[in-house]
Amino acid sequence: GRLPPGPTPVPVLGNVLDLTAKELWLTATKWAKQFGDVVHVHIVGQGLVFLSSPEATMDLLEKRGSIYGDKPALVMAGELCGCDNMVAFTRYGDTSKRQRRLLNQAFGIPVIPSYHPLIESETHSFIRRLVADPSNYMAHTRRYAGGLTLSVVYGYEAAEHNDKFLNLGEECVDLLSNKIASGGGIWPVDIFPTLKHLPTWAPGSAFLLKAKAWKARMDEFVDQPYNFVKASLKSGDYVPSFCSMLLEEEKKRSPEFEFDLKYTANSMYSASMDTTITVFCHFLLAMMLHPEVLAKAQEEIDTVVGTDRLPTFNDRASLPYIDAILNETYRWGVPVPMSLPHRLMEDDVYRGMFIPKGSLIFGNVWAIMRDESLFPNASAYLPERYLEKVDPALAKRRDPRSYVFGFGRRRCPGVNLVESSVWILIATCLATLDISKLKDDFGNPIEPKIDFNNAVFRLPDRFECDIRPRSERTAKVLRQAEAARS
Ligand code: HEM
Repeated sequence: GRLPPGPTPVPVLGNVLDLTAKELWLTATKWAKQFGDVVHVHIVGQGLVFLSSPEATMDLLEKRGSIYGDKPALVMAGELCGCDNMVAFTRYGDTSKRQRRLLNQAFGIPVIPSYHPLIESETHSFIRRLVADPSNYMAHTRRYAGGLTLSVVYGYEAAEHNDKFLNLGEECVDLLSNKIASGGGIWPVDIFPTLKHLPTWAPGSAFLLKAKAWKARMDEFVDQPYNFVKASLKSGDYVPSFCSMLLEEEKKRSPEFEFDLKYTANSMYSASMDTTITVFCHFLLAMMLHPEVLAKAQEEIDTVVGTDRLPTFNDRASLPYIDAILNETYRWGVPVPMSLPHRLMEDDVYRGMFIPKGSLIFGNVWAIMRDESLFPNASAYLPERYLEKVDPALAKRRDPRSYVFGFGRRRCPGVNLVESSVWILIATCLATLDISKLKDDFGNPIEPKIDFNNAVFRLPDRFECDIRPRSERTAKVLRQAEAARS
C-alpha cells in the first residue's frame, strides 16, 4: 500500500530540513491542513507519523493500543544517556507492565484522597511563597509539584530554598526535553548505531562526550533520592512514603523489584515538574489576559466558599466554573502539544494507507485542541464553552483529558494526582490572589511577551505578571490555615 501523504522528502536525508525543533506542532498542523489528519515524513529512513484528529488518535493509539504501545529504542537517549529504564522510554513488555502496576499502586483513583491533606497544605505553602516573592512564580511551582512528588514518593521534605534534589530535577528534566529528547530524540546515532563505536578523538564524535556527561547527571538523578529513602529506612528515621512502604515488605526486595521501583519512582518525580509548571503558567496567562474570567471565578468562590476559609476538595462539586477554567486551561494551553512518540510494533494499514513497523507515532494534540469544528473560536480562552450541556459522546470528544495526557497504554499515569493537585492550586489562587498585568511607572499595563522555546512542553518563557493577595482578609485566612496545621 501507499504511505500516508506528507511533504516531499529529499533523497537520503528525507524530511530533515522540514522538521523544526521550535514549536514543531505548528509545522505538523500546517501539514495536517495540507495533507490530512495522517501525515508521514522520514528522517534518513526513520518514519514519523503525525495524527491530527480525534478519530485517527483514537483508532490507532487507543483501539489498536496493543501494537501502538511501544516506545522507540533510542540509542542516544536510552543506551548512551541512561534513560532506557525511565518509564516514558521503556519498551512495551514485561518491564513496562510491572512499572505501570507500581504507578497505579501509587496514583490509582482510590489512593488519591489519602494525599488530599498533604496537597492542601503544600498548596497553602505555595501561595505563601508566591505572595512573598511573586516574580519567582516558576520556581515556586517547581517547588510545589516536585515537592509534592518527592514527599509522596520518597518521604523527602524539600528545603525552602535551593533544594539539592529539586535543583538536580530541574537540571535533568531540562536536559531531557531540550537536549537529549528534543524533536523526538532522534540523533544520527539512532539511524546509524555503529556511530556509537567512534573513538572520541574522531570528527563527529562530540555527541559521545555529551552523552557521557549527561548520563552521569541522569544516574545521579535516579540514584540520589532513592538512596536517601534507603538510608533513612536503615536509620529508622523516615517519613512513610510510597518507596518506604514497598521496601519495608522484605519479600519484595529482589534486585529486579528494587530496579523497577527506583526507576518508577524517578519517573513519577521527573514527569510531575515541567508538566505542572506549564499548566500553571497558562492559568496565570489566561487570568492576566481575561480579567472578566478571574472576576467571575472569584464571585463563584465567594458565593460558595465564602471569605472566611479556603476552598477544599469537598467544595469541588459546587464550583462548576472553576472546573470549566481547569478544562479550558488544559485545552488552550496544550501542555504537551505533540504528546510523546509511540513506536508501532507491527506493519499496519489504516484507511488504505500503509504504516510500517517501527514508525514513530505522534498524537498532534495541538491540532485537535485548535480544531474549529470541535471548539468554535478555538484560539480564544472561553471557559463558558465547558458549561454548555452536550451529549456524552460529544463531551468525551471535547474533553481535553482525552488528549492532553497522551494515549492508550502509555497514557499519563499521573493524571489522577494532577486532577487533584492542579484543581486545588487553581481554586486556592482564585480565592486568595489578584492576577493582572504589571504596570509601568505611568500606570500603563505592560503587555506580556509570550514565546515558547521548550521542545517538548509548551512552556512559555518567563513573562511579567502582577500577583498579589486579594485583600488583607484573604491573606489572614491563609496565615490562619498554615498556623492551624503547624
Ligand atoms: C499537568 C500535568 C501532566 C501532564 C499534562 C502530563 C502529560 C503526559 C503525557 C502527554 C505523557 C505521554 C503519554 C504518552 O506517551 O502517550 C505522560 C507520560 C507520563 N506521565 Fe504525565 N503528565 C502530567 C503530570 C504527571 C505527574 C504528576 C506524574 C507522576 C506523578 C506523571 C507521570 C507520567 C509518567 C510516569 C509517564 C510515562 C508513562 C509511560 O510511558 O508509560 N505525569 N504524561
